[in-house]
This record gives sequence, structure tokens and C-alpha cells, in this order.
Amino acid sequence: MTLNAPFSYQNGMLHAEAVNLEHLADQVGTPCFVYSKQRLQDNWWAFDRALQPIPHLICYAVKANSNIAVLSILAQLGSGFDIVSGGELTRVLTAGAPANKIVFSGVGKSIAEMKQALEANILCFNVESEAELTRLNQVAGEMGLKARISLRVNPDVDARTHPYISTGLKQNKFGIAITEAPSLYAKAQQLPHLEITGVDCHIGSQLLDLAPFADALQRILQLVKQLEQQKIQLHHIDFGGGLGVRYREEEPPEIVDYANVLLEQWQNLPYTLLLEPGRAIAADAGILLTRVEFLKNGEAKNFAIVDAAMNDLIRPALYGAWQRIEPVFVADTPSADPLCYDIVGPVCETGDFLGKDRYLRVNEGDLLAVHQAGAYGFAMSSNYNTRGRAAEILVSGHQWQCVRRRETVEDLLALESIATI
Ligand SMILES: Cc1ncc(COP(=O)(O)O)c(C=O)c1O
Ligand SMILES: N[C@@H](CCCC[NH3+])C(=O)O
Repeated sequence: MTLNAPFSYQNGMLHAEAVNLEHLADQVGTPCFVYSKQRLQDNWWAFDRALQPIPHLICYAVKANSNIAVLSILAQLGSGFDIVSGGELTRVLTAGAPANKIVFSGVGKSIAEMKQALEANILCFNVESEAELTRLNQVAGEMGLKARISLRVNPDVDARTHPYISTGLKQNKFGIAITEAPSLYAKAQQLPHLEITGVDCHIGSQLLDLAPFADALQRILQLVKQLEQQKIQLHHIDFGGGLGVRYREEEPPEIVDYANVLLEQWQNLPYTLLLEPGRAIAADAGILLTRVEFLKNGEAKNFAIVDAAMNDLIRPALYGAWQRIEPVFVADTPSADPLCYDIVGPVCETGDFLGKDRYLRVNEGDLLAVHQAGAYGFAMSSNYNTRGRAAEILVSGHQWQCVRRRETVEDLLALESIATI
């Protein structure tokens, strides 16, 4: 028997982390998410290196994986952060990141969130509507402060990704139409409690093509020229995140090729380039470990019923996403042919599956690893069916540490009370 390295990737590279996953799963219990410190760092450095020729700030998209230990690893590298809520702001500051590297995206910022971010003195609000602009100006004024802003511009390019995670089209709720941006910038310039500092854009997630990026940047740079003519002073251009990763047979661009497409158009612009990558930094730095509870041979299908469910990893149920699932132990000389299974969880939904039609050699009690689970895994988990959320483990070399313990039922019930009315 050989133990698979915890992070053996599709490209055949074995990762340096060397923790025995069986021992870890025995001690922590399953399901649990396991993150590689080294891989997080390597991914962040790959962006940083690729953008070396120009002034830049990588603002990791916290929504992808907001564990405080993950954030603090990136903060120590000098990362900036893209947040979308007051909660994420608190996490990032708790992780020790400086507020002046934080940008705040999202279409529905509340007054309380605006106040929190103004008090913290974040780098920039990415404003997504005229109404938000008005509200932010008022809130900042009441606090006797000025809010630094970018307008998030919707360039109307088709990112050619899943419709739920495409954000740069006219019909999406995000951003301000590029055609309306010059007049809204002119308005922002008149508002006394705002300070224009940049332009922002994000066209979608899990992008596998460079063309939409190139297209969007071209449109943004045209807008920037127009704003220069309007004498609007910019300091940065925030080009969002969205670079895809390989889940199955996709061929996402390398980080360096993605950066080169941006650099080609950038030339010698006198601005700082901000990027907001999430998935490309966190996805392949994490796996979800789950144990087979039962094997069930139905009339039409075989099921491997595992102890992780859609509440732990919702991407398969929500987007029909495919993530690689494989046993942690692989026999050197397999004794039987693999069987075709649906890998399903205990949640009472037919949509509760982690994978369908997977050929596996498994037995009850076996440990499985779901790959590419470092991004939009735990961060999108829930307590559906009153299931406590999984533990999160960070591994570094031969060491591991529990960076979020498993939720107990007491944790879940603590917020509720028996009705007395
Ligand atoms: C505004 C914004 N920035 C950054 C991201 C991160 O995207 P990704 O994880 O695809 O890099 C997202 C998510 O799509 C987003 O909405
Ligand atoms: N949650 C999505 C990505 C959403 C990106 C956020 N704007 C996913 O798992 O693919």
C-alpha cells in the first residue's frame, strides 16, 4: 500500500507537504479541509513575480477561503485583500493585514459596513451603483471623512464561464455600465466626501480563456483615457480576479501568461495595477477529506455514501461542478476492478452529491480526498440538516495544525432560544 501525497496534482507534480492523511483524519475526524501553506504561498508568489515589471498589489479575494490562518499567511507575504462584507473586513484585520491594502467590493454595502470600513481607513471602496455613491458620500460626510473610491465598471464582455459566476455582462447585477461611467465619475468628482482613486472591473470567475481578459482591459484602458481627458486623477486600475483553475480537463492559462496579456496592454501607464485573484491562489492548496460510511448497490446505480455532503462542498450541487475524488490509499496491486459510483452525502436532497459516475476501488471506511477544495469549499459551507461545519487543518512540511475546529451541535444551538411568546 502506498499513501498518496496529500496534494498530488493533475500535472503529476507531487507536492512537498508530507503529512500522513490517515493519521490526521483519525485525530481530527472527517470531513475536514486540509490546506497547504506552501501551495498558498507559491500561488501568491507566482502572481507577484509575474507582475514584477509594473507597480502592483495583489488583493486576494477573501471570499474564496477566509480562514484567518490562510489570510495571515498571505498577509505576511505582503498581500492586499478584496473583501465583500464587514465580516470579511474583521477577518482580514484580525489576520494582521494593514487596512491600507484592502479594497471593498459588493453591490449591497450597508451603512454599518461603510462606517466600519471608513473607520478602518481602507484603501478603496469599489462602488457599484449611483445609489451607493450617494450613500457613501453621506456616510463619510457624517463621519467627517473622505472615502477613497473606484467605480466598478461593467465592460459588457462575455467571460464564457458558468452563468452563475459571470459578472461582466449587461444583464448582471454587478458594476456600472461602461457607457455611464464617465458621467458618474463626473458626479463623484462633485461629491465633497469622496476621493476618486481608481477604476475597477471584474468580469467573472473560473475564466479559462485569455481573450475576455484582454478585451475587458482594452475597454477599461479606453475609459481611463477618457477619464484623463476629464481631468480625473487615478492612482490605480483594479482588474479583479477570475483566473480559472484545472478541475478536470480544462486548460487554464498559466499565471504568467495571464499577467503577460495584461502587461502587453499596460505599457508604461502611471498607475498601480490591482488584481483580486481568489480561486487561482486557494483552490489547489486544499482538499476535502471524507470517509466512506456505506456502499450501497442500488438497482440503477452504486452509491458510495460519504460523511461529507453538499453543506460542506456545495459546488457540485450548485453548479454541477466536477472535482476530482480519489482514495487516499491506493493498493500497489489492486485486487478488483473499479466500480462506478455516485459519491453522495447524508443530506436529504437528491442534489446532495460530490461526484457522479466515478470509477473507484473503495471499501467502507476508506478515506477519500476531494481535490481543488481550497477555494469556495469551506467558505460556502452551511449548517443545512444541522450539520456542524468541518474542521480546517493547515499543513506545513511535516507539521499540521487545526486552524478551525469542527462545529459541535452546541455551537449551532447557542444562537437560538425556545419561544416564550
Ligand atoms: C469582485 C470580485 N473580485 C474577485 C473575485 C475572485 O474571483 P476568482 O476567485 O475567480 O479569482 C470575485 C469572484 O468572482 C469577485 O466577485
Ligand atoms: N463560488 C463560485 C465562484 C464565485 C465567485 C464569486 N464572485 C465557485 O465556486 O466557483
